[in-house]
Amino acid sequence: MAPAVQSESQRGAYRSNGERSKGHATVLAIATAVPPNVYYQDEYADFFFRVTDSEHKTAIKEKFNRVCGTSMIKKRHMYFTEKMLNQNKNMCPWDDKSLNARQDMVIPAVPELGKEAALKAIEEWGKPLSNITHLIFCTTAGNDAPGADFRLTQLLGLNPSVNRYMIYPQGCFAGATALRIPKDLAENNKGARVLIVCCEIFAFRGPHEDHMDSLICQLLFGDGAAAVIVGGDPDETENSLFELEWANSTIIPQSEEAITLKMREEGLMIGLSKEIPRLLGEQIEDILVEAFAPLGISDWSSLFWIAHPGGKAILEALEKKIGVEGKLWASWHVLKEYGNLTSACVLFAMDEMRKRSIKEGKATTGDGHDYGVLFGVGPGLTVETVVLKSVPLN
Ligand SMILES: CC(=O)CC(=O)SCCNC(=O)CCNC(=O)[C@H](O)C(C)(C)COP(=O)(O)OP(=O)(O)OC[C@H]1O[C@@H](n2cnc3c(N)ncnc32)[C@H](O)[C@@H]1OP(=O)(O)O
Repeated sequence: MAPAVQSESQRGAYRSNGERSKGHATVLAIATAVPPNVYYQDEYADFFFRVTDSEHKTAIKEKFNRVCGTSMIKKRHMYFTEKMLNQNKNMCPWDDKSLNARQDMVIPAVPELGKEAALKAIEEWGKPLSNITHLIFCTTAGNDAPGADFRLTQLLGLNPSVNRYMIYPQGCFAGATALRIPKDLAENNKGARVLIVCCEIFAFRGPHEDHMDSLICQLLFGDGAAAVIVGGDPDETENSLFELEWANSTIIPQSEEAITLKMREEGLMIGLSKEIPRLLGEQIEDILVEAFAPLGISDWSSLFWIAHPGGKAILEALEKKIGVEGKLWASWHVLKEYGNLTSACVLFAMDEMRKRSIKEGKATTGDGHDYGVLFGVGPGLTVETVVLKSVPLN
């Protein structure tokens, strides 16, 4: 006899009755997690060239060490330990076929790290797991099915009928995409509570003299996970941290080759143009005008800022181009303490923004300001913009 199919009510599937939320979707909790293994940037060149058996490449080691020193990164957490790399030596040359070894390690590790962040966010939110109606999982690592969203549902013990969305592998802008999608979901489905998890483990690979962009990536990226809960019309027991006012994605003209992520037998290969800071700087004013003109805002320093900490030159380009020196402190903090965390880093910066605003007695969760901007930047050049409204703290 065929097994009985559970009815939807037995599974507890979310069923919209067509009602929308009254206000904008809001962030109800944020949390982060990192692997325990830490590499300090001032010692990283020695480790990197030793573990990849590249000590003889003295010229690029000298340059790598120099850029480690100027990168404004102090340390990075990384999933891969020296022992793991020694046991998987095909990950160490620049171009050995290593996709299988990489997938075998990363596919189980991504949802596990994501779970750590998710549990902390759920604890902050204070509601039962059964209230999660939607799950969005975002990662540039792994790429498999059933995916990290499926595995996380099991690891957390979420309702098997939770509405899942998987964002594979879109790179750094996707942390902001992972706010844009739940904004629509929560505003259009009253009672929806969306758990978002962005978890990243970067593709380690050795140096090659002809691929300096790949080498630069090896000193920029770190690993970590961030989880956020979004919903509309918070009840009296839920805390709103930021309202999601507006969200949009745009392509920067003539930028197709600026950032590329190509899945190869060697694992994920990144292409990084030196033009990224310039391309972004040229467009940023127009993007801000489009986002804030409807609110009557044109003074960019009256905003709180959560910009993608993709690298020091990106943050400097933004600061210079639009005159917001000193406003990007949350992004500089994430860059210094964790490096570039791909999709997770804007959410790490959002967490830092509300934490430091509380600690320093600011009037709002947004550094004392009412409105703020969150920028995700990634392949092509895609820029995701989220307009945030802060919440009063007193
Ligand atoms: C993956 C995603 O989806 C999204 C992403 O976030 S992708 C990553 C985005 N980040 C970037 O593109 C990094 C932007 N660049 C930077 O932040 C800075 O250039 C840096 C931290 C890498 C180095 O800063 P710096 O040491 O102060 O000076 P800078 O002169 O810029 O660079 C130092 C050297 O690195 C080289 N370099 C910098 N960027 C490079 C790149 N993309 N490709 C190749 N070489 C590069 C420079 O040519 C320079 O070489 P020389 O010393 O031989 O002249």
